[in-house]
Amino acid sequence: MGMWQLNHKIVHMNKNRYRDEYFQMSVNFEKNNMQMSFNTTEINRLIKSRRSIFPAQYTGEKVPDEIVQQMLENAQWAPTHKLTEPWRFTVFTGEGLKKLGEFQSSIYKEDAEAKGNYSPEKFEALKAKPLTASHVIAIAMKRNEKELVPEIEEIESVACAVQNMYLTATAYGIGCYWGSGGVTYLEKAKESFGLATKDKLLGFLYIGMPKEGFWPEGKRSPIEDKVHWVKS
Ligand SMILES: Cc1cc2nc3c(=O)[nH]c(=O)nc-3n(C[C@H](O)[C@H](O)[C@H](O)COP(=O)(O)O)c2cc1C
Repeated sequence: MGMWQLNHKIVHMNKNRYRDEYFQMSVNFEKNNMQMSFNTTEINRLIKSRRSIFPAQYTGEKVPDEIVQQMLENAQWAPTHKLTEPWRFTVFTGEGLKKLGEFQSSIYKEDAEAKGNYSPEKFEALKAKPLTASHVIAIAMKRNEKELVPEIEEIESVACAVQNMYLTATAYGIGCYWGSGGVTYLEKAKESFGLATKDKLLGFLYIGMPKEGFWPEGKRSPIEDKVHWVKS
């Protein structure tokens, strides 16, 4: 048992005491002349409702570019240590999706043939997959030139940016999911996204209009199993 786990039982006993109160709360205060007004009940519901929605559940309709633009704007407000702003995005839509399919299948082919494990089915799947989405955003981390912060913090920051996009999509009723398969971790894939050796491709955010009424329930084990409060 770690030294911070001593209060475990006490925390468990008190865990539900204030919960209902918090769920009813909304905040409204002024800060630096900004009206800070949030409906916390709605925000809590948004966060819990956020889901990964996969292409099989997309209608094929186009998501308005304005919504994707808002997702990107909101990505910007992720926390970033020393303001390195390491997120880089390439947005594919329309004919661009076809280009992404051709690009990733050819990179895959080159790599798999060199490794001797080429599969024509996988080639075709990679070529076709982007066409199942309205937009696909390639997610990348650009390493700060001065290496102001550890690499992991740049990756963490990009992950926060992706969460902002996920939440924004959810708020607009748009489906998306972060996929890290395919060519994500192939060194050869990086160059086309303007990424150098120390930068990283972190995956692809697939975006699409979900089928009518489709929004799955999420599953999580209790937070209490993953948290220890230390109060004294
Ligand atoms: C970094 C990262 C990479 C992921 N890569 C994949 C992937 O390659 N394929 C996939 O089906 N889901 C992928 N996911 C999505 C997870 O499957 C999904 O978040 C998980 O099933 C929980 O569902 P939820 O997002 O709806 O809560 C990824 C998620 C993260 C954070």
